[in-house]
Amino acid sequence: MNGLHRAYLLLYNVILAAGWASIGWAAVREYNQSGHVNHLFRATEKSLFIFQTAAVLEVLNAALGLVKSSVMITAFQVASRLFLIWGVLSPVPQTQNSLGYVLILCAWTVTEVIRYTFYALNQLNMTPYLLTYLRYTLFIILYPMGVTGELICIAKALPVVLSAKLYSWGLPNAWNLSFDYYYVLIGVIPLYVIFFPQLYSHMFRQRKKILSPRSVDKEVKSR
Ligand SMILES: CCCCCCCCCCCCC[C@@H](O)CC(=O)SCCNC(=O)CCNC(=O)[C@H](O)C(C)(C)COP(=O)(O)OP(=O)(O)OC[C@H]1O[C@@H](n2cnc3c(N)ncnc32)[C@H](O)[C@@H]1OP(=O)(O)O
Repeated sequence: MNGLHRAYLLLYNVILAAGWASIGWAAVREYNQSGHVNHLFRATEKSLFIFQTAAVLEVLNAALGLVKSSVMITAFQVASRLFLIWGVLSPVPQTQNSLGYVLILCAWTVTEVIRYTFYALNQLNMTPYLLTYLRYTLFIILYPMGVTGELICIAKALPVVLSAKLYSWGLPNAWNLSFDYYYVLIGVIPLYVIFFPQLYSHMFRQRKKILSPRSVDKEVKSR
């Protein structure tokens, strides 16, 4: 890894870690002030949309070989989140104050603050064991929590999309083509059933690899 490459990744990780921390901070502050979760979306939407959208770079980083992450796994992870924010939360206000959003906000924010801080400190060879442990342990709860939140938001959006015919057009029209966004949303649900177990088991394999006593020994000896 050359200097420029290292500096770019460090900057990317520091900005993303700070961005996600600011989302978490805005959520906690809003909850402390109002005592309920009804305005969490309003308090966090701008930064959430900016920093989650910036994760497109993650797919590019993997595709260009700047990081060793799997392109496929990263692409599914990022695509599902982008679809959620731009295709569900943004156009369907009824999803924004749902339990689904609270679950998403908690799961994504905790995961990303830890993950980007881990990457940044790892580049500086300064990762405390506790951070590595959290990165490869919290996902056990946070992943199902995030997926549940995402599916709740999609389920909440379905009747609204159907009745408002959101992003949908029927025949007759000049192109002789019909499109129903409702069925796109329905079609995404089985994708979760197919891909989530693969992403989840990937993280368990990573956990075994990184937290196994042999890897920890090697890490300690290399210092
Ligand atoms: C219309 C389209 C709809 C599509 C719908 C499809 C549905 C599919 C279902 C998907 C469900 C996903 C739901 C999800 O959104 C819910 C949640 O996320 S909830 C929150 C909990 N989530 C998590 O905990 C998972 C987070 N993901 C990860 O942690 C993974 O890292 C992942 C991003 C998936 C990539 O994993 P991978 O194992 O491939 O990579 P590593 O992170 O281990 O990294 C490999 C090596 O590269 C180095 N690296 C990576 N990135 C960086 C970086 N930014 N800076 C520096 N270095 C980096 C990393 O250190 C590793 O290096 P080494 O091997 O040397 O240790």
